[in-house]
Amino acid sequence: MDHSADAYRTDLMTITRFVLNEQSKHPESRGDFTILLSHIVLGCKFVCTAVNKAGLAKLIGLAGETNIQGEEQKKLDVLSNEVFIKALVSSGRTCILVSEEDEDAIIVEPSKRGKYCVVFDPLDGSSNIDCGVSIGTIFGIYTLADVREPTVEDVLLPGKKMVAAGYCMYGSSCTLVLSTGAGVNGFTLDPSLGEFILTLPDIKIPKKGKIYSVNEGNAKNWDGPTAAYVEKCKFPEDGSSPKSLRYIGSMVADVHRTLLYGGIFLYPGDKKNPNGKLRVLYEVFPMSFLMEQAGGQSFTGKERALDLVPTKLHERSPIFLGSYDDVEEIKALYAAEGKEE
Ligand SMILES: O=P(O)(O)OC[C@H]1O[C@](O)(COP(=O)(O)O)[C@@H](O)[C@@H]1O
Ligand SMILES: [Mg+2]
Ligand SMILES: [Mg+2]
Repeated sequence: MDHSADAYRTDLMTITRFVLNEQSKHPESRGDFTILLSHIVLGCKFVCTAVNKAGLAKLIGLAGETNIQGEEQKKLDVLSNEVFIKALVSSGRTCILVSEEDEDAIIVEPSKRGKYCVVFDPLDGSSNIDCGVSIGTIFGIYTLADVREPTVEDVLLPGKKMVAAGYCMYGSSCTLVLSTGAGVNGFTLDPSLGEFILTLPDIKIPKKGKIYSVNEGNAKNWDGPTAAYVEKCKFPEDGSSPKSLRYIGSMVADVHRTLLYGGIFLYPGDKKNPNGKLRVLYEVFPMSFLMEQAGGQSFTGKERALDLVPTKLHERSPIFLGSYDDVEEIKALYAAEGKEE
């Protein structure tokens, strides 16, 4: 048995200590962000416990309703949404919330209002719940300091304006990955302490990877550049080894693997769904923010994903994100197609 200090992680850098350290670098800060984050962390712990108990506590299956996007809501979707809304409102630091599960933005009542806008996907990868595969929560945070009466229009901001983004993956362990705009750090929940401990400091995505991740079942509807890229992954023209295919179908899990091992995650637009599937505000932007902060790239097929300005709350966009060099390749294919037209 390993009794070294490292094995016991005696440094015990909890996520709270970590964010307090960051806060101390900004003497003008009043700790609002730290408080907001502690409420998000609480929400993640709560959902993690619910996910772990899902089969036992009859939390799997459908809740009997469909959300605004016509998708059947799972019981855990509904529960997670309630948990995060309560956690965020009770922090007293939010003014407006956008959830995948709610058609309209939630405007926080004035007495509980703060300056942050939080956009979130309370439970990502819901189709994987019933078979116990990794799922997660995704969130992004904007500051709306000068907005007195927030409206939906105030949230339609490009991803590059986010001040923080992250996700929590409910997998074989519970891992929270966070960026406040100064790199990316990962924290693992120690269930015996009930604390997220820094286990993945300063994550940097490999410059090039050996894995591509896409739902190939949609291939018959792909456009030229996506089809050409995936063909190159399988049959490289330069004699290098083909890439491996990994696809879980939970964005959080597929992006987490991409961040740690390198490679590319694609959810392209296609003939059936020209804007793809993934939602700009609470899926595409937070993951793109993290990718860029880790040294990777994120591209919509037309532009840098974080430059996109959404025109509605639940807008979708094609997305290609991951290792810098891999995304560079797909950007070149789309640029070449643009010149041909
Ligand atoms: O089943 P598909 O079409 O490959 O889509 C998978 C994608 O859909 C999602 O499950 C959508 O997220 P939700 O479960 O939050 O709706 C992503 O997590 C994942 O990347
Ligand atoms: Mg999702
Ligand atoms: Mg979801």
